[in-house]
Amino acid sequence: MGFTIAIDGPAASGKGTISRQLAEFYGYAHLDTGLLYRAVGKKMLDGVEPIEAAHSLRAEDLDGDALRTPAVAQAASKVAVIPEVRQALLDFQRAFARRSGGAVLDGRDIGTVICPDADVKLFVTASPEVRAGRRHAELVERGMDVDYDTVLSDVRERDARDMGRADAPLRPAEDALQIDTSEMTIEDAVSAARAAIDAKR
Ligand SMILES: Nc1ncnc2c1ncn2[C@@H]1O[C@H](COP(=O)(O)OP(=O)(O)O)[C@@H](O)[C@H]1O
Ligand SMILES: Nc1ccn([C@@H]2O[C@H](COP(=O)(O)OP(=O)(O)O)[C@@H](O)[C@H]2O)c(=O)n1
Repeated sequence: MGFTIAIDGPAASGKGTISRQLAEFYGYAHLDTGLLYRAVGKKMLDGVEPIEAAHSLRAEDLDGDALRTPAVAQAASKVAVIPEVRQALLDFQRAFARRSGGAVLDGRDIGTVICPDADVKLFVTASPEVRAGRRHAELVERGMDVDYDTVLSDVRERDARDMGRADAPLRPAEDALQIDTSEMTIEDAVSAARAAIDAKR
C-alpha cells in the first residue's frame, strides 16, 4: 500500500487545488471524491433514483463541466445524505486510496470514514465569505451568470447540510492538521501542506 493523503474541508476552501498540486508534486494519483456525489446528483436531476445511480456510476459520468454547476452541487449534497448512496461509493474510494503508487483523495469524510488510517490528514478551511468569493469568481470566469449573494447562501446551505447529516458528517478527523486558507495564497497553502507531508514521509 502506498502513501495516502486525506484532504477534507467545506465547499471552495481550496482542497481540490491543493490536492491536484500535491498529486503532481509527489507523483501520486488524485481522486476528487466530490465528483462521485456530483455525478449521482446530476443523475437525480435527470430523473434517476439516487441509490440506483450510485450503483451504476461509470468513468464517463465523472467528466465534464456539467458537474460544475451550483444546481448540481446542491443536488450532490442532497444525495450525499443517503447512507446507501455513500455505501455504494465506498469500495471504489478505498481501493483508490490503496494504490501502490500513492494517492491523494479530497472530499468531506476521507480522514474520518474512507481512510481513517491515512498517512497525512489535512482539513482545509476558509471563511464562508472568502469561499463564496472564490467560487463566485470561478463560476463567472466559466461564463455563468450568478451573483455573489446567491453563491454565499448556497455555500452556507451546503455547509449546514454536510455538517448536520447523521452519516459521515463533515468534520475534521482528530489527527487532522487544519489549514485556514482565508488569508493565504494558493502557494502558501500548498507549502503548508507539503511541510506536513514531508514531516511524515
Ligand atoms: N488559497 C487560495 N487563494 C485564492 N484562491 C484560491 C485559493 N485556493 C483555491 N482558490 C481558488 O478558489 C476556487 C475554489 O478552489 P477549489 O480548490 O476548487 O476548492 P474546493 O475543492 O475546496 O471546492 C478555485 O477557483 C481556486 O483557484
Ligand atoms: N467525500 C465527499 C465528497 C463530497 N460530498 C458531497 O458532495 C458535495 C459536492 O462536493 P464537492 O467537493 O464537489 O464540492 P466543492 O467543495 O467543490 O464545492 C458536497 O457538498 C457534499 O455534500 C460528500 O458528502 N462526501
